[in-house]
Amino acid sequence: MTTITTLNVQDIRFPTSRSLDGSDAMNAAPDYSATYVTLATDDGIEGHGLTFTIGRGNEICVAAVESLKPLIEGRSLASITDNMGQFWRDFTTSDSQLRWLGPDKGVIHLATAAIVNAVWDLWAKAEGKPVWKLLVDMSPEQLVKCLDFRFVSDALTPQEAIALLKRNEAGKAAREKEMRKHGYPAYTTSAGWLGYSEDKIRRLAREALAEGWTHFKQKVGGNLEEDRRRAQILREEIGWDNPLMMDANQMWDVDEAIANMRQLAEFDPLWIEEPTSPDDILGHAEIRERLHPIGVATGEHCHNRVMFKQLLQAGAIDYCQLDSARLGGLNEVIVVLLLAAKFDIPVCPHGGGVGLCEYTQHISLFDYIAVSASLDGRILEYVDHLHEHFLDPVVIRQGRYQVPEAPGYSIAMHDDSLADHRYPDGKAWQL
Ligand SMILES: C[C@H](O)[C@@H](O)[C@@H](O)[C@H](O)C(=O)O
Ligand SMILES: [Mg+2]
Repeated sequence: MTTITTLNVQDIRFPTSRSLDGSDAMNAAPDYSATYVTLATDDGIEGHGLTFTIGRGNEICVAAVESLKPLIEGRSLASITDNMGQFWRDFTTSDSQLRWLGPDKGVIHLATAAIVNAVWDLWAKAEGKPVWKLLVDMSPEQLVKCLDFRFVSDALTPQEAIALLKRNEAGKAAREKEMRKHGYPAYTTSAGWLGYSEDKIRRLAREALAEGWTHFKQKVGGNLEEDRRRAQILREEIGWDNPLMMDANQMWDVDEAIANMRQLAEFDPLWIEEPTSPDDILGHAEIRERLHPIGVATGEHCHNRVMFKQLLQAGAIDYCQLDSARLGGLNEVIVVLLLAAKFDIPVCPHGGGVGLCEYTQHISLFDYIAVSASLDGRILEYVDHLHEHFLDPVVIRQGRYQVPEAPGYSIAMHDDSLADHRYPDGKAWQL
């Protein structure tokens, strides 16, 4: 019987601000960072998980993980996996003093994600399967037992969730085969970071097009004239048949978002992402109504299933961009996938960070094979940074994610990468 003996957590930071990779109007100079968790067990398998931050403050996430340690050390894997839903409920509620720091949001929830995802990685490795396949092979009843429906049962009951999963059970094997053959469709954000020069944007867009990318995202929300110029450059390079998405990273008030997007509408954006505060559900609904047919996308800062429930109930979004490490780990991610399926809203997970693409490929594969059974409006984000640090990095061919086959959640990093980027003593930080 596998028992989790110790949890180790490391502060890992990559100096991406030096080249402005990942920059946007709100986050001018991010250092892509990970609060990186390793669960050691008595039989030698390790579980890995991370949560994503953008630099300073990663030490606060590390401290939160340290505080949560007693909830996981000494637990047998079987005691967790026998009832994953109960485990998640206990993990997020049994220490009410720590829960007070959230609840289900902020640093304590980010820390929860790192640990919970490490448990899933461990479970999948113990079963010898990639996480997506572990999920796909579960019966609807087994899957639903992994979930906590507290606070969302007015919108989705466990019985409804089982019915949703049963609806598409018959085609699972065929869709799994299709994914192995063709991969999952993706878009690239890598040409569009706000801190890049116009020449660099043009060159990267041209290169990405040649590599087979068909969907592109640009950052907006700085100077409107510059946004327009960059959109013009991108349209010149990618043409008008390839979709272009825009991401304002929360820069605008509601009316401002509408006014600015009317100015950018001539570039035919598929969606405007995070047009305003991520907490403003009714604001998103208003923007969506007034900007139609431009879609509204959000979710990378949506902190829990309750917020997603309300975004869906309020008809506030066209695209659900859940974040694999901001929600409290895979259990909560699956609840949101099911809610989105019920409201018939496509899920396009957020990938702009370190390790997020490695995670989200599992989520979207599971979504397609077992939950939504649809690729309509679904497109998975890809950013071209830092994959070389992972043991099983994502593989992209012709703008599509190839199916990961290695056991686990694809999130383990090389020892050298960890040593070099540990903050503040790693080589990357010795200037
Ligand atoms: C600071 C980050 O790179 C963000 O700009 C990024 O996550 C972005 O919002 C995205 O959608 O990928
Ligand atoms: Mg974004």
